[in-house]
Amino acid sequence: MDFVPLPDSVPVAELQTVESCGLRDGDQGEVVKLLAACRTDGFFYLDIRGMVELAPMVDDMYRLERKLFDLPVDEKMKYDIDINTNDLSRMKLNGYKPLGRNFGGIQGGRDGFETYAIPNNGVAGLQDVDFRRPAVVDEYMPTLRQLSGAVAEAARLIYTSLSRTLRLSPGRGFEDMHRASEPKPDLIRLLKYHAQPVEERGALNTPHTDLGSLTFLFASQPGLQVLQDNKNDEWRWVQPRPGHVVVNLGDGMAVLSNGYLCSCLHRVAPLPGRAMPERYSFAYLMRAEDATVMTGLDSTLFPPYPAEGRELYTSGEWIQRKFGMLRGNDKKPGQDAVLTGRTGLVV
Ligand SMILES: O=C(O)CCC(=O)C(=O)O
Ligand SMILES: [Fe+2]
Repeated sequence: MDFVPLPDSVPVAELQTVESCGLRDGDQGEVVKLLAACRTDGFFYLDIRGMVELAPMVDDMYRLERKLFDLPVDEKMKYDIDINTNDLSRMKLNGYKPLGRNFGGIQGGRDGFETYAIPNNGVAGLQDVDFRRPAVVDEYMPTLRQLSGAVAEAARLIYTSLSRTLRLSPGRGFEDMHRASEPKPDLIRLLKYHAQPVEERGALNTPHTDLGSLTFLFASQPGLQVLQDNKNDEWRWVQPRPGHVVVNLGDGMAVLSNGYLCSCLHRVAPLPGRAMPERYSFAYLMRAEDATVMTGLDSTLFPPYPAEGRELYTSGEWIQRKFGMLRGNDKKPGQDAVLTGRTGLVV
């Protein structure tokens, strides 16, 4: 898919660009930029040219998305993600979510996108998971494995660089709870946003922070906006850039650093004065291994853990909690904080 640039008239998010080859080579400039981006913006571009040839893989992923979302709804509903929602212990994290099932900013307070989430444990053969899927997914398995491998490599560079700069204890760094060889609840999320007429202006993907550790987002079309706490509370647009992946920190990284690193609110919305076109994107959501206790790691730079009134969760429990709230039909007090990582923000 061709890259569609933002129009000149919209406010653009000024995000740092971190070079993956620089991180690999221990280039101090890149190491410092990465830490700054993770402390202030929670979003950055990762330039991965020189590590992987992105374009053919990305094009294949878009082909998979089109073929999958073009299937009849009845066929897609066979993989319904919410089949077991009434039983938390059996709740599925992967599968198909039809249009309008989540909270969102369009009519009736619903979302404007379909998703199909693929478990990386199934793709990478790490764990025997319930991974029933339409045949088209198998056709693209080599591409999915390539994506999984490229993201694992890029993530390792980010985690080890941060662990070293933050002087985390050996064996207790971010990379030690996100091992590529171990099962973890990572997802490859395919997204299709539906077109909206120009009169309908709502956010198709509601403001949220991601629940995991790192998200690697691939989108050639505009639509993504970020709300950076340090930049005047204004929604700014993220410019799609070839050869670059948009990486954002989820609440997991904020929790594992007692708030030293930050996640950032984002959403997907139509450009000012324009109709929302059909939009495809995909994301690799990386999460901590299930047994990880979600509290700050050992660094003298991190603020102390604010223990009062807080329960300790493992990564597995915490993911189910946030996911369950996104799905609920009745918003309950305190829920916004779980969705957005912020208190007092009404979405
Ligand atoms: O489609 C996008 O650009 C954003 C998707 C997103 O925020 C998510 O999947 O968590
Ligand atoms: Fe997100």
